[in-house]
Amino acid sequence: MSPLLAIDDLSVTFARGGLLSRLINPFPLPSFNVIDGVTLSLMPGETLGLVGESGSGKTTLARTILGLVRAAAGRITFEGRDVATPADFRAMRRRSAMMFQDPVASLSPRLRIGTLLTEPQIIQGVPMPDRRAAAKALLALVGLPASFVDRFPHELSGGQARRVGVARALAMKPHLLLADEPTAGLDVSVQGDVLNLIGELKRELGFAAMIVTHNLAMIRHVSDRLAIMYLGRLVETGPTQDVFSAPMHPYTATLIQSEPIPDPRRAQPESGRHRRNPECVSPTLWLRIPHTLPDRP
Ligand SMILES: Nc1ncnc2c1ncn2[C@@H]1O[C@H](COP(=O)(O)OP(=O)(O)OP(=O)(O)O)[C@@H](O)[C@H]1O
Repeated sequence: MSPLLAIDDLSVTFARGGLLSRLINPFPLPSFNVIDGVTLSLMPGETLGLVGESGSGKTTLARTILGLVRAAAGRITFEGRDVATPADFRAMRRRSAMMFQDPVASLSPRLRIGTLLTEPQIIQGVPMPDRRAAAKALLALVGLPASFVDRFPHELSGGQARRVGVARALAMKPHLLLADEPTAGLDVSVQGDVLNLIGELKRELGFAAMIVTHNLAMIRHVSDRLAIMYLGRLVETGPTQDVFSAPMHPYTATLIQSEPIPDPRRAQPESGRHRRNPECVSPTLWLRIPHTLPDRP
């Protein structure tokens, strides 16, 4: 079987400092590689967890796949076609969808949920009753009542907003879903609901998913394969259980050791003020990883 998505030696470079500082500074700071030679593939129907510290380049990689960020070097092919070709890029965009990190911020506040779910149909001139019916069907798909078509984004809870984010992403029946921190900021029980929903819909609709996250405890249970990023590089990929049981890279090993212990009887005591957010890896992790990394495997 050929991959749905193949990323080959991809690099992304950002300039340091804002536009103003670059305009007024006669000696601008050198640009830096946010993504550095990443090679990765995703098979149809597969779930890949993209994991790494904050700032390691996960979101940038997802945005680059969708053409929201320009690559400095490398090649991306989707369903066997190089997305550098405009027609193939448009085909990829029609078959890919992104769930953004902050679902409420990514939804236009002045539009009702029904309109937000059917924007592409509005552009295609689909009549209003059919659009409403399609929006209600999408809401049912993600377990929300039909009456939500008339709500505004600010009238949703965090979990409901995520569900609308899933519905919106699936409106175009994508072959690939890129989900950026789909559970960030949600209660643990709601996190489970959102992940189960994505899992069920994946089985039903057969799309592949790339889930960007810090949350190792969560991704362990939902991904087929893991890709670990560190400072813009992919340091390890492999089947999820293999990566957890026998990490090959010291950074991966350190990440796994820092995973929160889910059994409260085994949890280490923490003082109330500095209680760790289970959503994030430990901030002290940065201090424990070697600064000079061995070559990538
Ligand atoms: N538009 C931009 N211009 C300049 N630097 C940027 C830009 N976007 C991101 N960066 C920098 O690129 C690096 C990677 O950012 P990115 O958001 O991809 O990381 P991440 O791994 O997704 O982090 P997080 O988990 O916190 O979302 C960071 O150092 C960030 O400051």
